[in-house]
Amino acid sequence: MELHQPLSSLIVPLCASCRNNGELLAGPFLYNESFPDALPMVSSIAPANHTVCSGSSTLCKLVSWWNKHCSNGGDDSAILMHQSDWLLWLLHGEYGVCDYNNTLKVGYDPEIGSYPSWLMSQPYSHMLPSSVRAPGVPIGPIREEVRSQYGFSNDCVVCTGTTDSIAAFLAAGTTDPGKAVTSLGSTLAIKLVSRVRVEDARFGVYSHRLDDQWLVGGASNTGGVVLRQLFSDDQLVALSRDIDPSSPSPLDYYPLPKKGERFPVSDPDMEPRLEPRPDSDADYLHGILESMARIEASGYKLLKELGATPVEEVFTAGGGAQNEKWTAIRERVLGVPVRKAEQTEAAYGAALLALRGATTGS
Ligand SMILES: Nc1ncnc2c1ncn2[C@@H]1O[C@H](COP(=O)(O)OP(=O)(O)O)[C@@H](O)[C@H]1O
Ligand SMILES: O=C(CO)[C@H](O)[C@H](O)COP(=O)(O)O
Repeated sequence: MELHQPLSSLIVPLCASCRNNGELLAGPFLYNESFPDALPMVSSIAPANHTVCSGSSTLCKLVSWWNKHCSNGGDDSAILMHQSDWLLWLLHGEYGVCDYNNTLKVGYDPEIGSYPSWLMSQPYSHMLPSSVRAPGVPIGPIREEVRSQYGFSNDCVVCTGTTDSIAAFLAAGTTDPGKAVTSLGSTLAIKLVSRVRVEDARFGVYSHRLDDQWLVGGASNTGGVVLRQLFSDDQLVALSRDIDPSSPSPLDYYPLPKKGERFPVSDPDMEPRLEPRPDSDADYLHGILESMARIEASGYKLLKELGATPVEEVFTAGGGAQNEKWTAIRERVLGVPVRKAEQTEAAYGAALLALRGATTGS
């Protein structure tokens, strides 16, 4: 399979359905694609407000595909792969292996360590990854043909991965309850270390497990992809110089790249609001950055209202972390210290996971 469009991030939930020869049956389906046609069926089997009860959940993507292609007698050899499952499968060659972060949105329960019975009784349950492991544990040796083609060492092992915003969280290197990481990449994803697990699909809020911690949060469709539609990266740097972050912008937008929001409002029909546009581009950018900061602040406020440990400090990852003016705006709007993480790339966090898997073997 080739992907002809650049992936905005590492977390494109790729519901790639493969036969034994790895043939792609459908998709890929992207992280922000919504399949409301599957929502009534999914909501009828899952507990109220479960993470899968959102049109953009992996389970809705799977059910939508299943209804269209397999409802009159399924394809027993079809399986679901997340993006990282597929990439890792190319390296190790074993079907059905995944981690408990990627499987959260298809319904896996990381607290009890299994799929719930309401999911396993469905006709498509054979498509779910069958071996769900912790992130960063060894899966097995790299396939010999790949090893020799790229010159990896004989003892190279492939380890389970995670989602991209968790990888960004790991890169930031923070672990205490109340500490959070906002990833300002193509989208705006927040992850807060919480003593309490919180989940509410009405607002796109869910909790990922990381060892014995909960990473509570959600992902908004606002973020850098909207900025890229309007400004080049060089313009962002130049215009930001003219912004006074201590003075609140009166402009009130809801910056989205297209229709649809996931968090802190879950509404597949929400329209972007990017007008009125002032004459000054710097004022426009100021209004957009400030509006994104308000979305971020309402996200953290919502997590607290739902019972998560209140946020005390925010580290920033992703391309937006470079923007000091935006950091200052966010600090004013969030009301807690905000700073750039020492390592802002999700790939760094993924490498830490691999290191852990390779060195500890667990
Ligand atoms: N100076 C800047 N200020 C704000 N945002 C920026 C700046 N430079 C780049 N960006 C944004 O960062 C985003 C890229 O960040 P990145 O973490 O690479 O995203 P992703 O991996 O999710 O695609 C772009 O969408 C771009 O708009
Ligand atoms: O919007 C995204 C893609 O860039 C997020 O990274 C993604 O949806 C967040 O998912 P998760 O919290 O499960 O890592």
